[in-house]
Amino acid sequence: MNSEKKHTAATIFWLIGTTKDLLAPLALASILSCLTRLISLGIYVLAGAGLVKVLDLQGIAALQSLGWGQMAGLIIILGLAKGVLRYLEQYVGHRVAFLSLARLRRRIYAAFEHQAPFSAATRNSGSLLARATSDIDKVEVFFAHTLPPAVSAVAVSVLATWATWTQFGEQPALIVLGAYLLIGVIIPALGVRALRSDATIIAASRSAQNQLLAEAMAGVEVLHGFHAGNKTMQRLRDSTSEAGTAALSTGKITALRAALTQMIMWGTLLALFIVLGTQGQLGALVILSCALVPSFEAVRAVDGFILGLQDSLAGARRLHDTATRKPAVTGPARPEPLPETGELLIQGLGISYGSSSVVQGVDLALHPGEAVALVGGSGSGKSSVASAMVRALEYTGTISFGGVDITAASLEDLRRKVILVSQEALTVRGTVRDNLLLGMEGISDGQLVAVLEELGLATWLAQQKSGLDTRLGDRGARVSGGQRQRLALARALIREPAVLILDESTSALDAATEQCVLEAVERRRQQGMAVLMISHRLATVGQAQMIVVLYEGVVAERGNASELLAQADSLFSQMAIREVDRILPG
Ligand SMILES: Nc1ncnc2c1ncn2[C@@H]1O[C@H](COP(=O)(O)OP(=O)(O)OP(=O)(O)O)[C@@H](O)[C@H]1O
Repeated sequence: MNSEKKHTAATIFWLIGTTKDLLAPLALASILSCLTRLISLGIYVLAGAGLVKVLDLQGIAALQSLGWGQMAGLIIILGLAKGVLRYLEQYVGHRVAFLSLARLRRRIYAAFEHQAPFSAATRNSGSLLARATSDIDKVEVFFAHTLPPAVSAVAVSVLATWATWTQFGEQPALIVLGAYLLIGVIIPALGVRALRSDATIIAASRSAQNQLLAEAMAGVEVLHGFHAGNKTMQRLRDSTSEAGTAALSTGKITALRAALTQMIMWGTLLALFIVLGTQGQLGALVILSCALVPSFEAVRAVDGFILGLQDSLAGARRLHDTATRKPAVTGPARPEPLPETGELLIQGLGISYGSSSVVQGVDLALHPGEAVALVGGSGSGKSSVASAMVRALEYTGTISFGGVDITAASLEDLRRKVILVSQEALTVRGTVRDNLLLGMEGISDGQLVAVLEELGLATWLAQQKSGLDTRLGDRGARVSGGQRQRLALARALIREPAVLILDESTSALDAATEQCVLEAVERRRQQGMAVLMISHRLATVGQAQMIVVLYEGVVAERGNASELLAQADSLFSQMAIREVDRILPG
């Protein structure tokens, strides 16, 4: 088996495994589909027998003995039964499909949750989600339109061949069997490889289009500002034209298959006419011709779903890859509880992205009620250290909290006690309250308002007619960058963490507002919260009891502000001089 086939087989087993308890209803849908098709066949055969009776030909003895009333009655009963069974088949089939899709969605979103923490590597997870959502919808074909039609195609063709053999002899049966094999097996196999590759191209280009559109929507101001709209549209057009070429190739193959199917259907009738007509079995010819219409219909469905299946499998393969990819960071099977408070100790911390090592041998201690600042040039590794402290990335060395290695604790426990507030200040679609609580319970509106007031948002909140019920809009579009940062900080403060990491999380604030925010943080520090401040602005970190200066991923200096400023050639002094120079040039 080549690797592509192995991949497809693994995907199918995974799909079935994900939804294994739905296999019983899926089997029921298949049985119902079979029965519906067989009843159709029965109705057409009865209609054919009626025609034979009118034309006074020799047909099937058992049917010819039926009176007109009996025939009409049987057709009505079968018609009603078909209606009921078809309803049930559709109901069960789609129920299975939608339940499977709901389950798949949960699996995929859970996989994203583990694989997309707040690390820089996965900032594009929004468009990943859009892609996964459309892939999941495509998988519906696999459940609703694959197994039941395939089973009924086999059942109908076997039964019709057997009935032809027993009623009309070997030659017509072989002709009918040949037609079923051609229509149900040979034609659907034509061009499958090309169809699969077209489906992969189309799926990939749809996902690229989704991604492009999601990026363009998120950064529409930037694109307009840099007059990059045309370039983006061109990329979109290129991707569309690639998908168009693949769709055209799919169309050609589909058209060829449809033409061949028609030729075989009419050729079969002609062959039967020659065989049965020359034998004078015109009655048999009429009945067989009537029966072949619905049976061909059942077998032709194989061609239809094979086309949909290629597309569906291309989406499913990507979902399988996503769901089975190893999460960047996992919690232990038997987590050890972290104490409510304690020293956060980093020893010999090393961080690499791929083969590039960006942090080496960093030691840092953060005691309860202490504020430590981490400073350094852009790219010196500050955010990477912060990410390691909440296990958003893999690292070497050890980080412990209250004497417990954080890798021994559950991610949930760690991230409840150590909270990272980053510059990006994520907001979700919803109200101010939704954004602050993010599912947290037991916090009153009064507490929320008090924190917002502390962070200088009292006036803004008073201006909002709906107060805490004010909606923030998509990506917090209705609030400023500084307000968004303060909402993100409020979200952290109401959780009363033991350690708060502020990674440039006041960067969008003016000096007065930043001071107000830092005072709120300082009040909590005095009550025992440890604070790690990461900032380029030295004024922000000047109050810290300890300043750690990172240079190219290693600790270059440590001490308090006055100690570091006392050394004229320290990196910190140079940073301070540059900051003053910016204010007082020359
Ligand atoms: N996801 C990533 N993949 C690859 N390299 C990364 C990734 N994130 C960061 N880096 C690299 O790691 C180094 C340290 O980045 P980091 O964001 O930790 O620095 P920083 O000191 O916080 O920078 P800044 O002050 O600009 O935010 C940089 O060289 C950066 O390019």
